[in-house]
Amino acid sequence: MRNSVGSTLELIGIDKAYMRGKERVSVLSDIRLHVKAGEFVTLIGPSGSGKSTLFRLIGGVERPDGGRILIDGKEVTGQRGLISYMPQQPALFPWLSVEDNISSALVTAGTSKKEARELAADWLEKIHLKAVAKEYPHVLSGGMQMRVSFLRALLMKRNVMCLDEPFAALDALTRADMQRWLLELWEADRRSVLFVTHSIEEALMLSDRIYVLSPAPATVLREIVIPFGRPRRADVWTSPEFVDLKKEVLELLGEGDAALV
Ligand SMILES: Nc1ncnc2c1ncn2[C@@H]1O[C@H](COP(=O)(O)OP(=O)(O)OP(=O)(O)O)[C@@H](O)[C@H]1O
Repeated sequence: MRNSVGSTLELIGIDKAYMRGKERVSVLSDIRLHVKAGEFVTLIGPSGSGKSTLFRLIGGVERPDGGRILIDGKEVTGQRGLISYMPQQPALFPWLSVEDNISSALVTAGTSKKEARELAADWLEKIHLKAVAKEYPHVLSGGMQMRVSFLRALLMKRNVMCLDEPFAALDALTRADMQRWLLELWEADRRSVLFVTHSIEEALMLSDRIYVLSPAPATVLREIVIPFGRPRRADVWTSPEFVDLKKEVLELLGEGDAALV
């Protein structure tokens, strides 16, 4: 058994609809999925299929119309503060320096201010951002902001992390660097992760399992177990299995023909 500080997350029969004018529009329909302790699970689905909605439900910001959310077997539907969440745009406090952004996350997680300052300095050194510790977030590049934002989510010390397309705004090279960096940090302490991306390659590179969602109202079309070992080799994308899995997901998303062009 590998070491893990993660919790299990289970979504059982989640339904959610919104009113659009007078019409009730179903966004999520009977979603059933789980993340085991220390597992990296990715949701992939068409734009507007309700992935961000699902995160708001898991975070307790909204309640589902039906179904239950369990963490470590205990019902937590509608409860806040149990997961750490990293949104699509880096969520940093613009009025705090980089080191204060990090130490405030630690203080929120219960660390004393003095210890938080020391730990923040250690972490910034580890992620090669010591040089910008005293700067304010707007001075940082997109990739740097993303690293600080991810570190904040990690240091919140929740056992489930929900990451909503964290690399979508980055260029391809920075994105590949960030994926490697994320895997290294994650493999060191195995928090349970639920990750959203539009990139099939990213999903295959990072995950233990993938859930492919249908267009809204979203439902799980298929669960795919990723056969590549850990630590994951940077060149897995060259293997025939990778190409086959990519084709399978493309076909499920209705883009299979486009992939053959
Ligand atoms: N508060 C709300 N009120 C009404 N409709 C909403 C609300 N929140 C989301 N929706 C609708 O629910 C659907 C799913 O939205 P959501 O943002 O969850 O999708 P998504 O899969 O995260 O999209 P993307 O991949 O483009 O980020 C959309 O049609 C959206 O308009």
